[in-house]
Parts: sequence; structure tokens; C-alpha cells
Amino acid sequence: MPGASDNSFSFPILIGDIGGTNARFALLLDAFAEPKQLPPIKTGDFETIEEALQKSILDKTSVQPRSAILAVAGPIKGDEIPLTNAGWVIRPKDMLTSLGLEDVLIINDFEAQALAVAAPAAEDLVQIGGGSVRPLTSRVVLGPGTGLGVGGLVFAQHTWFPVPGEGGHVDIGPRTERDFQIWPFLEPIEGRMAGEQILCGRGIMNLYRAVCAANGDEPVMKDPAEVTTSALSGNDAAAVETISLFSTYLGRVAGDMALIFMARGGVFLAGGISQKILPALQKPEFRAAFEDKAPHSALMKTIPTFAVIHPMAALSGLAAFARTPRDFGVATEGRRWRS
Ligand SMILES: Nc1ncnc2c1ncn2[C@@H]1O[C@H](COP(=O)(O)OP(=O)(O)OP(=O)(O)O)[C@@H](O)[C@H]1O
Repeated sequence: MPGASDNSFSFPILIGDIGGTNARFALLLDAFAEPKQLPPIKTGDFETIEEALQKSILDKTSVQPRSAILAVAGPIKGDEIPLTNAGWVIRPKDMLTSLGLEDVLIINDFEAQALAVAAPAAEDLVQIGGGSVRPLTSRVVLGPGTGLGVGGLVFAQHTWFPVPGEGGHVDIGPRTERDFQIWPFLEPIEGRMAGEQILCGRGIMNLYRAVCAANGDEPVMKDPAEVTTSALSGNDAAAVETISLFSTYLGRVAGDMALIFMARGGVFLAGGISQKILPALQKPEFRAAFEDKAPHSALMKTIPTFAVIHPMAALSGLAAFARTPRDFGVATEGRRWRS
């Protein structure tokens, strides 16, 4: 391909983070310029990604990108990539021709979130509880949004390796007496409770309805924003309990992920919901559940947990990678298409 060696990309580079609900894009003109952020769009407003990119970006700028690096919610296999939780199917070969690109790389959205926490700016984080970052050690990102994304970041050979996975689908079980009252009313997926049945937008509703059912009440709230707003203002007991339990369960799963990766570099909460319920996550439940990992509670107290408050964290991770791909061990096999 003209102008690009195997592990670099020709500028201008279009970077994009395509979630189940929202898609965010930016243009990188060169390795030194700040990314030029474009207004976020709703995936549901466009039939295809080509239409979204053409109408919302390319028609509004004179810059013609030569490369695209996109992070998508879902596994990347083959030349057709259906987006988990959204209606689009990404066909990189079609993107090369219809958008006039030379190079397209597709990675997992939580790989991009992981890239963003290799060197996060202090002002983009809020620490929850104690512990401190041990430099150049593994990190984990968890993001409750449309689904529950999980990504690891491992440091070896002077390189940060993002580790994509489907960690949001681990089993989650009841522990306390109250959990055992609520659990029978939670809607399972094919007979089991996966983390993503609770720790995401629709999971908030699942949990809220189960709390109401356990209390013998009719649920009155219609969407996750209503539940979190009522919980934060403290004016509805079921909503308050829902978000308190949500914080506990998120702490449990975050602690499990920290143990798996030995994440002495920290656990980072990304995703739209973490920012929206930050005051609830700063209450004792999240951190207490995170540390409650006998026989490793002493270890857990040393591991810091953060909410990522950068509004476009995945894009900042993609920008860091696009500028200096050699610092990151991002696998491109089977995920890069060139004209
Ligand atoms: N105030 C709120 N409180 C809780 N949940 C909310 C709130 N507002 C929106 N949501 C839920 O957050 C989810 C969208 O999360 P996010 O903004 O992270 O989107 P996304 O990037 O498309 O998600 P993902 O990357 O997980 O696919 C939706 O399920 C939505 O119902």
C-alpha cells in the first residue's frame, strides 16, 4: 500500500468508536495534531455505516481520510462484521471502495478502551476508594453501556497489549440474603445469569423490576435514565436499592476481573453508565464489593479503581494507537483490509 509500512497508517486517519447506541468519530490529520472530533451520532439513525460516515462526516469536511481505524462492539470475524446490540453490518471491503479508503482496521471497542488507559490523563479519571497505580502493570477496563464490555491491558516487552474478550458474559450469582430474595425475579439468558443481564442499561431495568417484584410492587419506571435519576435524587426506594445493588454487583465483577489479570495498574470503569451514576459508585458499596475477595482482600485494597470521565475515551485510545502503533501490540491479523 502506498505510503504505509505494515504497522503504520497513512494520514488523514478516521477513527471511530461504534457502540450499540452511539457512534463517535474523529479525524487525525497527522501524528501531532489533536484529533478533530465530530458530533456523536446515534447508530439507529442510519441504515448503514457507509451512509452514517458519508452524511455525518465526509459530506461536512473537505478532508478525505486515507485510513480508518474503527472500534466496534462485537467479535471481529471474516469480511462481514455484525454489530452486537445494533443493526449495522460492517463490510470493510465495501468501505474501501465506497468511501475511497486505502486501509481499514477494525478492533473491539473494549480493546480501544484498554488502549486509552495505558497513559490516561489525571483529569480524565476519578478515583473510587484507595490503592495506587503500579506503573507498567496490567490494567482492566469494564464498561456498562448498551452491553457490558470488558478489556484487559497487559504490559510486556516494552509494549502494551490490549486483550479483547467477552468478559461481560461471565456468570454472576447471589451471595447475600437480599440477593437470594431478588434473584428469582431476574430475567436470565438461556437459563443463566450473565453479568450483562444486570450490568448495562437494560440490566438496570431487569434489576429494578426484580427489586419491585421481590417487594410485591408494580414497577413504574420505564427506562434506565429514570431509575438512575430517581436513585441519585433519593426519591424512590426501589430505584435507590437498584443502583445500590448495581454498584455492588459491578464491584464484584470488577474485582473478579482484577484478580484474573492481576491488575495492579488499576481497574477503570468506562461506558456511558459509569459516568452517569458516579455519585452512587462513590458510596461504599462498589469499593467494598471490589475488595471483598477473600483470601485476597489485602491485595485488592492495593488495587486502585477509577471512573473514566473522558467523554470519548475509546477515541483517545485509538488516537494514541494511530499515532504510535509500535507502542501497542494490537493484533491486525484478519482485521485489516487494504485497497
Ligand atoms: N442516565 C442514564 N442512566 C443509566 N443508563 C442510561 C442513562 N442514559 C442512558 N442509559 C443507557 O445507557 C446505554 C447506552 O450506553 P452508552 O452511552 O455507553 O452507549 P454505547 O457506547 O452505545 O454502549 P456500548 O458501547 O456498550 O454498546 C443504553 O442502554 C441506555 O439506555
